[in-house]
Parts: sequence; C-alpha cells; structure tokens
Amino acid sequence: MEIAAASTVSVAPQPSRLSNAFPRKLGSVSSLPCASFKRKHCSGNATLCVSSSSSMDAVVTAEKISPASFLDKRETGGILHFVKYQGLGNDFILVDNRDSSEPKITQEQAAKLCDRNFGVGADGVIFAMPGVNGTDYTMRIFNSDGSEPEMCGNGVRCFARFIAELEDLQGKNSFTIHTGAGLIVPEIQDDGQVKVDMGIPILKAQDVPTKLPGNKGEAVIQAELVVDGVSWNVTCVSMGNPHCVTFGTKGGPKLKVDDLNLPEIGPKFEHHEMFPARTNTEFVEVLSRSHLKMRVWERGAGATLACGTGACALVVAAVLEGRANRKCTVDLPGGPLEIEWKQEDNHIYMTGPAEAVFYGSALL
Ligand SMILES: N[C@@H](CCC[C@H](N)C(=O)O)C(=O)O
Repeated sequence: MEIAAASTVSVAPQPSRLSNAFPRKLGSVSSLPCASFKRKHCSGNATLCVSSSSSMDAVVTAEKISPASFLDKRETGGILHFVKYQGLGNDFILVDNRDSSEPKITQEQAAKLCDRNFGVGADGVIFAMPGVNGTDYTMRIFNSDGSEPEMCGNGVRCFARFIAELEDLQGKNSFTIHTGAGLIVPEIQDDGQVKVDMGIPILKAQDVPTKLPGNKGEAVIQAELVVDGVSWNVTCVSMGNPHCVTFGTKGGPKLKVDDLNLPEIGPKFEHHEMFPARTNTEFVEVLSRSHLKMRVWERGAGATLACGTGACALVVAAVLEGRANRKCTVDLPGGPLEIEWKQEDNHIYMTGPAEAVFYGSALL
C-alpha cells in the first residue's frame, strides 16, 4: 500500500493555560515563525511518500484554514489529521480517534509515519479513543517499530494536553483514561505541567514479565543478569509495561551513564531471553538520594530522550535497593521529571511537561 503524507508544519507555542485551547492558539499561527518546508520522498515499491510544503498552492496552509476547522475535518479520502506533541523530547503523533474504538491507522502505517527520514518522525503514535468501563477515554499507542505497548508515561501527559485542547472540559482539569496498564488519571496543573497517577508498580517476576527467578519473595531485586558475558545487577519492575533497571555491573564501578554505548548494549537487554515480552531498560546514576540521572533504551523505540514509565520504574528500583528516597527528581536526556512513590497508597505520581509542536495531515 502506498501512503502519501502531506503536512503543513508550523511551530506552535506552548499554551500557557488550559483556557488557551490549542486550536484557538494556532488560529494565530500565520504570525508565528513557520518551520514549514518542502520535501518529497518516494521509493519504488514504496510504501511511503511524504511531502510537506508551505507554498500556498501545494497544500492547505495555516494561512488558509483555521486549525480548529482543520482538526475538525474528519478523515475523508484517507487523510489522517494529527497533532505532534513532545514530552521532554519523547515525541508522539496524536490522533483524534474519539469516534471509533479501532485505531485509524495500522501498526505498519504507524511505523512508517514514525520514520524520521521518510515519515513525520516520532517515537510513537497515540490514539485518543472512547472510554470503556466508565472511563472518560481510552489511550492506545503504537511504538515506532509498530508494536503495541501497554502504557506510555510521557505519552499520557501529551494525551491529557491533547484532550484539553480538543474538548471543553468546563473547568475540569482531570479525567480518567483506560490503558493497557489499567486506569490512569492525569491532572493538568495551572502551569501547564501534567501530574499523573501512574498506579501501583508490579513486582511479581512472572507479571513483569521476566524469567529471572524471584529473589525477594516473587520480586527480582538487585539480581544478576548476564548480558554478553557481563554480570549486571538488575531490578525488574512493570508499570504496566516491562522495565529492567540497572545501577551498574556486579562489583563494577559506579555507572556513568554518559559513557554508555547505548545502541550497542540496549538491544542486548531488550531482546534478552529472560524477558519474554522484550523489555525497556533504564541505566541509572545516583547523584543523591533525591536526584537520579538515567538513560533509556526503549522496547520498540530504541534510545529516546525520555521515558515516563521508565522514570517511575527506576525510582521504585532505587527505593527497593535502598539507594534513594521515595520522592526524586529524575534527569533524563530531554529534561527532568518529578517522581513520587507514595507510601500511603503505594501509587506512583509523575509530574512533567507536555507540549504541542505542530499539526499536519497524512494521506493514507
Ligand atoms: N516512552 C514511553 C514508553 C513507551 C512504551 C515503551 N516503548 C514500551 O514498549 O513499553 C514512556 O514515556 O513511558
């Protein structure tokens, strides 16, 4: 199947408050610095063609159409409208899928759209869908390789901002989202940051899932994992999706995450036989008991600038290994997240930014 994508790319400012809904904000986009560009890639039995242009005749431009009506147009003739968001540089193509419980594009199409050279470029595609079981919405996500994870922390903050722009929430700043990891509750704060109740971490080995045997009851904490002949200490945590957290090798020096060759070591963890559903891996450096630094290799997406579920998982691991307090700042390559694992309810709370970057459309 051939996909052609045409997108008008315009940089949008971060709406400062909820009342400044994104489409209305973008109504003034023509006066903004425009990052529009023109390009076209088509390959022989090509599966993907991409063209973007700011020229007045080639595509519908921001100058010609208000973004609100642009977003309101439903898919006709195989056009997929989207808004690109990022949370600490973990970037997603957000699709308004509220009229259907089937994703508007296939996993294969999502992988093509995520391609940074031949597509829009993103770490994943996120669908805002009708809620189920009494929840307000459902979030589904495809990774950039097309696989479907259960949850995405940075993605859910972007999702919350997207919903706030699409709907009149009538002063409400919180709603419920059904995900593959269960119920997730984001709350949009006055400063635009999103605080998310990420639920309770799962530690039981077979539910993470990992084939490593439980060494603290059924949990895998500071256990040995041999990767390419090297023994690493790992703690396995699921935030709905699987995470393998390491603070370094067995008996080795303190991990310096900047020195890691992530593209080399990351895939060896991701595809390790001990992780039947593959795994996300967080490499962590402890700066203090309330300040951690991490780099991540994501299942299905590779090295990303941030991973929200990963940041939550590593705080759980750091607490269980006695390395940190329950409330920490986690420095990711794309910026910091505030994470708290509350004793009272055993839930993890993540606070961080999410921002609209541009809107566009793709011909499918
Ligand atoms: N970047 C995300 C995690 C996305 C899913 C992950 N790649 C997986 O397959 O589990 C986050 O912010 O949590």
